[in-house]
Amino acid sequence: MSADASSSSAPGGDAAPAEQSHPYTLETLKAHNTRADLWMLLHGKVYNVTKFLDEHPGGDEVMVEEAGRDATEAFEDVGHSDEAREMLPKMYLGEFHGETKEKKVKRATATGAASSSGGGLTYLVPFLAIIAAYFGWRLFLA
Ligand code: HEM
Repeated sequence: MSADASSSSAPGGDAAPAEQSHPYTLETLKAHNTRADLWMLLHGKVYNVTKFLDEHPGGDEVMVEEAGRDATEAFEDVGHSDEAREMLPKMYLGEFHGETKEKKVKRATATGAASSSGGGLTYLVPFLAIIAAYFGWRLFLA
């Protein structure tokens, strides 16, 4: 451990304030995609995971693979624990400026909801089918 008088003693925090002045875009994300310097995009937020790579129980390989793109899906597919999520704020750099998978999904869901606004029919059709079947059956018995 070398003494670094100039650095603030934020735990594990090397979120350089100077970097906050420019937005975190896909380009900046892609510029930090190596083991030596790795940023990760999760839920629309950018994290500097470089120092965490060696500690990651899932290994560094999987994390490097997610570099330069939205890692949210991979992260959620694993079903990370609350402990894992609590580690994130320490590595937080800033909000991502650009299209994330989540935004796309939200938009798709919104469109889906709008197009099914005549959704009453979805329930009406099987309901009518059951009634028709019932009367058909009554006629059959008569
Ligand atoms: C900064 C982001 C991440 C953090 C803080 C993190 C943290 C952790 C932690 C604490 C565990 C232990 C189990 C748990 O508590 O859930 C874990 C396991 C795991 N992680 Fe991550 N993880 C991150 C990103 C990722 C990504 C992007 C992947 C990509 C697929 C990944 C894949 C895995 C896998 C496969 C395991 C299971 C390891 C095992 O049980 O053998 N992680 N992670």
